[in-house]
Amino acid sequence: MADMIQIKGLNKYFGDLHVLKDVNLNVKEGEKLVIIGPSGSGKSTLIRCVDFLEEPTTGEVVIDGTVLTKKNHLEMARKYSSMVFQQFNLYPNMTVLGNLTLAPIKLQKKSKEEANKIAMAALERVGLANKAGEYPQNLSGGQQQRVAIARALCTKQPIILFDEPTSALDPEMVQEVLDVMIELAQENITMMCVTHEMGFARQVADRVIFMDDGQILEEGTPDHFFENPQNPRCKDFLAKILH
Ligand SMILES: Nc1ncnc2c1ncn2[C@@H]1O[C@H](COP(=O)(O)OP(=O)(O)OP(=O)(O)O)[C@@H](O)[C@H]1O
Repeated sequence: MADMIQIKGLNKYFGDLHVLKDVNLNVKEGEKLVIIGPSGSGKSTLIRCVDFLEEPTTGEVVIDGTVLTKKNHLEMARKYSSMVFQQFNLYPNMTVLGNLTLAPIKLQKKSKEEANKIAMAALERVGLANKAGEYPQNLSGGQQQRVAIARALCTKQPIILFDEPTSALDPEMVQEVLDVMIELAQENITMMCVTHEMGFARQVADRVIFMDDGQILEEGTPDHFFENPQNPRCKDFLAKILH
């Protein structure tokens, strides 16, 4: 499989704060990559650089062979990647259907009828077809996040970036969102997922990476990663999070 995402010598500063330190990472087409690590280690910043929500200070991100730039990033994101955020980011004054059809109509110039069809198919997939006419605030957190995932599906980009998609949810709603993600992982979508859900990582990831202090310190298949981590900081982190 070809590389869908190449991250080359990526550095990111916020002012004097050096948040990503020469990160190099390739993600293959269809690969499911899970990123773990302590708070503040740069995980979100890394995936936000993949769709240029954050601009690299130095280094580059290459998507399907094209370097992301200030000039092309909106068009590239439209074509290649969508992000599922911790806080759902749904428009509160629009119905679920309105939220889902927005990008297909506005950005992809689909007809309303076609966009509705795509949106209903996506809602079907996340088990929420009966909520199309609801407003987001009438849904549970878990349902809202499933809508956000359906929104990502509507635009049919080959990459989905997940930034702690279950961290804002009540515990009883976490699994319903993970189940949707597990289902999605059966497909050839390239997934980069920042999460603290280790069971999900074990079940779904082709590869897990551990970040700390802006660097990738450990990576491997879930078996290698969880059974035999080498990096002391990774070992400590896993010991804390798994016990
Ligand atoms: N827009 C910003 N401006 C200034 N500093 C930022 C900005 N975004 C992130 N940071 C800082 O960069 C560092 C890395 O943040 P990032 O959100 O990437 O970490 P993270 O590993 O995803 O953490 P968490 O698990 O808590 O979300 C933190 O110190 C954070 O405060």
